[in-house]
Amino acid sequence: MSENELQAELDHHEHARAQMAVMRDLTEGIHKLYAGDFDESTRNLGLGDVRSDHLFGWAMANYTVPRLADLADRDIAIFFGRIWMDDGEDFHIGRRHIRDEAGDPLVLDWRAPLAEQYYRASAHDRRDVARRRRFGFQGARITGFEDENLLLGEEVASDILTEEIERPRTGPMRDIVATIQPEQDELIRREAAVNLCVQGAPGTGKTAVGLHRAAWLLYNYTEKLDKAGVLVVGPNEGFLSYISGVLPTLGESSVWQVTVHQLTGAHTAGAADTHEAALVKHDARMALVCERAVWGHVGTAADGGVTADDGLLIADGGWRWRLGQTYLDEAIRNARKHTRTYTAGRKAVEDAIVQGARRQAEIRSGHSPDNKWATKLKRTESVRDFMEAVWPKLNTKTVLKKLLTDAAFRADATRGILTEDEAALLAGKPAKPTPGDLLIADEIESHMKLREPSESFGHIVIDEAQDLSPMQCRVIARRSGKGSITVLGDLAQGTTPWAAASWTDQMRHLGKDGAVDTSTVEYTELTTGFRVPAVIIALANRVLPHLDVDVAPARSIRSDGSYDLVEAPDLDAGVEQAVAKALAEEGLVGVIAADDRAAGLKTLLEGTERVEVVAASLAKGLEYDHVVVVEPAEIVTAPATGGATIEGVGLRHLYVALTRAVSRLTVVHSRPLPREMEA
Ligand SMILES: Nc1ncnc2c1ncn2[C@@H]1O[C@H](COP(=O)(O)OP(=O)(O)OP(=O)(O)O)[C@@H](O)[C@H]1O
Repeated sequence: MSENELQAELDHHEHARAQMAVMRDLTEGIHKLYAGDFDESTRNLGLGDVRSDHLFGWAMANYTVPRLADLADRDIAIFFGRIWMDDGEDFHIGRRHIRDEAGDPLVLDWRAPLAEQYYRASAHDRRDVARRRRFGFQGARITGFEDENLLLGEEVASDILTEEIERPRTGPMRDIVATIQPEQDELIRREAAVNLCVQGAPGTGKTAVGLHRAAWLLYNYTEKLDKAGVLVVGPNEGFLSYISGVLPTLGESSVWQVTVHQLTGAHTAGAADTHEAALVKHDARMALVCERAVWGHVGTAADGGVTADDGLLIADGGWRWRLGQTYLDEAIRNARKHTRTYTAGRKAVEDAIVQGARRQAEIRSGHSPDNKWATKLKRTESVRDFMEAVWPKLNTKTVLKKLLTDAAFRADATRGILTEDEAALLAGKPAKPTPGDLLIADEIESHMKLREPSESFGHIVIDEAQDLSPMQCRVIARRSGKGSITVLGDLAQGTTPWAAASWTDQMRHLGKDGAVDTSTVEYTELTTGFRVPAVIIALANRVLPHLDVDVAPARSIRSDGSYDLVEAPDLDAGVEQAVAKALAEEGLVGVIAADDRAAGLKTLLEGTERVEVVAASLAKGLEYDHVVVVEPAEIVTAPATGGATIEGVGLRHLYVALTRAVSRLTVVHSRPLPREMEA
């Protein structure tokens, strides 16, 4: 790396930064002119010819506000790579597209098709790339670069990649855009229609891949996804806040990030489920129960008091119309067959009744009655009574209430699907629904009426998907309009009572009722670990064979790192010592303990900067430079918060805890270590 070359790159970086400022000023100008006075609450755009069109102002606000955020001058280098093509052209690759005054690109957006070559080219498969340059940087400052001359067959082990991976974690998750690896890039850039299911050992970059895929899709399928939106579903709010900064730095601030609880409103539930009740409410069979609870209300013409002799008599002023039993049964059958929701089916039967009466009226009077007549006809007593008997008016609340409080109704809805004991566990108070009740309500609602298009998404990224129950999978699948999904997880880290044992089963639940076309699923396994150093992953991998899952162990690309096993008769003192030692180094320290003990340790370590205490059941997805795992034997046997334990779950919590460390791990114990940790 010559000084001159580096200086030229620094100059280019400055130039690009200055041009970004010009682009920002231009956008700000547009914003002020057209959208500046746009007030979301009053829809008042102020005066002036162009501004008087509030839709235009709204569109400009939609365009300029995210673009301004995107062009903000952050403490991040503007480009991180460069490629020289065989035809002599060369491109800098960065986070944003930046052009000069003539409109020529100074920096290509990493999501642009050409940037694929930067990530994928190798000495074996050059993809027209002659040379690749990777830049090292500190914040917004370029510090150096390394070159690979692919024409000469060079492939260098990148120190810059190593540095980036080993960089201390100081806060929330960062993007990996500068160092995306080829196998990750292939997943990130799969076309929008593909449903992906990625199994990956801890730290193999699943979350990173999912978030970068969301950003890539939004950039490349703007028209489709800007409107339909992208949803990211994560396991808990702590995890969401940990990942919340990644998409904005990638230029996307519009992605909705939620937990599955937030989708159903379960995070505000008024009561809790017992472990046994939760098991039933999350079970796939509940979908059948809900279906029957709704559609079981549909009867036959005979239920509406109609006989073959009498038919349904409808008084219409001086006239009387008569609809036969066969006609009505046919109408009910057709509505059941051709409509997707209960509400639409009810309307179809009503319409058929009107249609039948209208035909008779036309024959008698020679002209067709109008819509007012039709509305009146639906309100006649005989039609109302008939409808109430064969297709009563319902809403989600009433069905849920019956299921929770009406033992006879519950027995009918669950017969042959649940055992009597299981059915009894559904009994509850509708005024204080539990999280499980809200899952059921969501399922019932899907039978009642179609979702608003604004409630479904063009793409959904689901992280830690192994932990979702069949009923939760269905909740998420229902939010997928005609879009696709990216499913990420690790069967070995499944810790809920309903954790998936196989991805094909889980994808079946996520493909409920054809909402997601699971025949197009591509299954992949990631095994290269970027988080946990090899020595630490080797320790965690001792536990893996005891977890009763068929997954490949991670192999780390990191040769740094270390771990200590510290026996401490006084655990609290042992933890304090381990934390003090850990704080001598840079970065964040995570103390992970069985849920009950974590509460006490929080008090013990309160106010200690750079230290977070995490319950073992909530550690999933997080990472710390130094992790202190406290009393593994206790993590293995302790009940998790909420009492939702399953056989062997403690060992999985231990596996999760042991795989959170980026550099160093200290295991503090007073009891013997679990035998599963032995070599
Ligand atoms: N290509 C990469 N370059 C640099 N860092 C990377 C790369 N891929 C992943 N990482 C980093 O490795 C760490 C682990 O990644 P991530 O959290 O996405 O893994 P995961 O598979 O979701 O892990 P877990 O199963 O434990 O939740 C993160 O800090 C991430 O930024």
